[in-house]
Order: sequence, then C-alpha cells, then structure tokens
Amino acid sequence: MTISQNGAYVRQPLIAGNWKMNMDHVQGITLVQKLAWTLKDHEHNYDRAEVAVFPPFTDIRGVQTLVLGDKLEVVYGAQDLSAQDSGAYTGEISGQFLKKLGCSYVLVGHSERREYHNETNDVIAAKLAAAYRHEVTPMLCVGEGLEVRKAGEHVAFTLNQLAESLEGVSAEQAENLVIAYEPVWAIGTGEVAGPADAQEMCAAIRGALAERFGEEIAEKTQLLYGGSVKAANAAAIMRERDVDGVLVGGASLDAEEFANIVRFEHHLVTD
Ligand SMILES: O=C[C@H](O)COP(=O)(O)O
Repeated sequence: MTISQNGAYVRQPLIAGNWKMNMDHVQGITLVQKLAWTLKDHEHNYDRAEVAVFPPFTDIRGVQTLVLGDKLEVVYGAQDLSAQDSGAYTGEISGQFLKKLGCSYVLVGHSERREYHNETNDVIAAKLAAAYRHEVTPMLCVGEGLEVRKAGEHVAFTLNQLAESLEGVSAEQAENLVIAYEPVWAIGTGEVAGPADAQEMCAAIRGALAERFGEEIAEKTQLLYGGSVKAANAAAIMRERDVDGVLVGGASLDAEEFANIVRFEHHLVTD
C-alpha cells in the first residue's frame, strides 16, 4: 500500500468480502446492517477504504434496497456473470441485470469457478468482455495451485492466466479493472501467503499490466490479495507496496471480524 507525499493513498484501499454460497437473503440483510453499524461506531479509515460485499445473486436486490435506503457507504457486486447478454441460457445471470441492480463489481474467474465449473481463461476473457459491455467493473481473480507453487512456477503460471484472461481487454477498459491474486492453496485452508509472497506476485502483476497497458494504468490498478485473510494478518499484507486491499472469504461472514479488517489502518498504527 503506497502512501504519497501528502499522506494520501496512491490507490484507494479496497476491502472486499466474498460470501460465496453462504447467507440467504434475510441473513444477508442482517449481515450488511451489522457491518454498517459496526463501521459507523469506529470511523478510523472507513471513509478512506472502499468496502465491497459480494453476496449470492438471490441477496443482491435486498442488499441494494438496504444500501440505497440507509445510504450505507458499502458497495456490492456479484460473484459471477454470464458471457452472454440474454437469451436461452438457463440459470445464467446477465451483466445487464447486475448493472440494473447497481452492482459496482463482478468477480470473474474465481478459482472455485475455474475448478468446479471448468472455466478456462477463454471463458473468463468472454466474461470480462461481458462485464465491460454492461459497465460493471470486473474483479479478475488469478492464482496458482499448490503443485505449481512447489515447483517454483507460480509467477509464470499466474502471469499466463492474467495474459490469457485479459485477451481482448483494451487500455481504455483496463482503466476499470481490479485484480485479485488468490493462491488456491491458501483459500479456506488457514494457510496464508506471507506478505512477501503477496508482494512478489502483486509486483509481477503490476509489471505485466505496465507492459500491456502502460505505466499509468498499471500504477492506478488496485491489486488485492485473497486467501485466509483475517483481522490478525490483513494489516501486514496490506502494508506491502503493491497490495491495495484484500478479497476475504470466510472472515467476511462475521461482521465484527470483517469490520476489523476494514480498520486495518488502526492496526498499522498500533502494531
Ligand atoms: O474470494 C475469497 C477467497 O476465495 C478467499 O477465501 P478465504 O478467505 O475463505 O480463504
């Protein structure tokens, strides 16, 4: 996380909670309400970091109503979208529906989509194109599995995923792009990549973005780390120069814990 000479962040920190297939629409509303109340009580960096939640599709309308009605400073997104715009695609959700529901972001290429739904880099590239057609900012997820990491090929593997997934994305579109580095071996396992591991990969990703889209866009792009992030380890990871935020799974289901991650600056000061 880089801070400029005037004390402001070069890139706005982004703390994102991916609920995965947890929380029905009633539980989802309760969780967002609790999160908003908790954050209000402790202002710290709430006005500086953007806070985003990614509920299941069935919760999004309820979350939208709550966020708009109570003017909450929380944004929301979807966990996936269809590569198609409309038509006979049973069970799919169009980016245009997400846009209409006020989604700021959509996750694309989460490792659980890649693994359980056979999403290849080609499919992910098509989904990125759909997100751009409907003006919902994609949060592209990349990251290596354990075997690749053990073989020491994690950087090359992840940069290849990045390059293939970004096929067809223009520099103009890349102005609205967030990338989450999520090593698969660290997701939901309690294993967390060390701050140096997260920095190594985020720096490599930023370098690849600079080559592809130019320095200016690379320096503006928010890069997140995801994989067993908790309040206890978030600040150390986000202290790294190229890590601009976190994509949190399990710990985002607990409002108090997630709010503590949002308050990472407090930890930066008191650590
Ligand atoms: O999208 C979030 C990631 O998959 C991380 O999940 P986790 O924090 O439960 O390890």
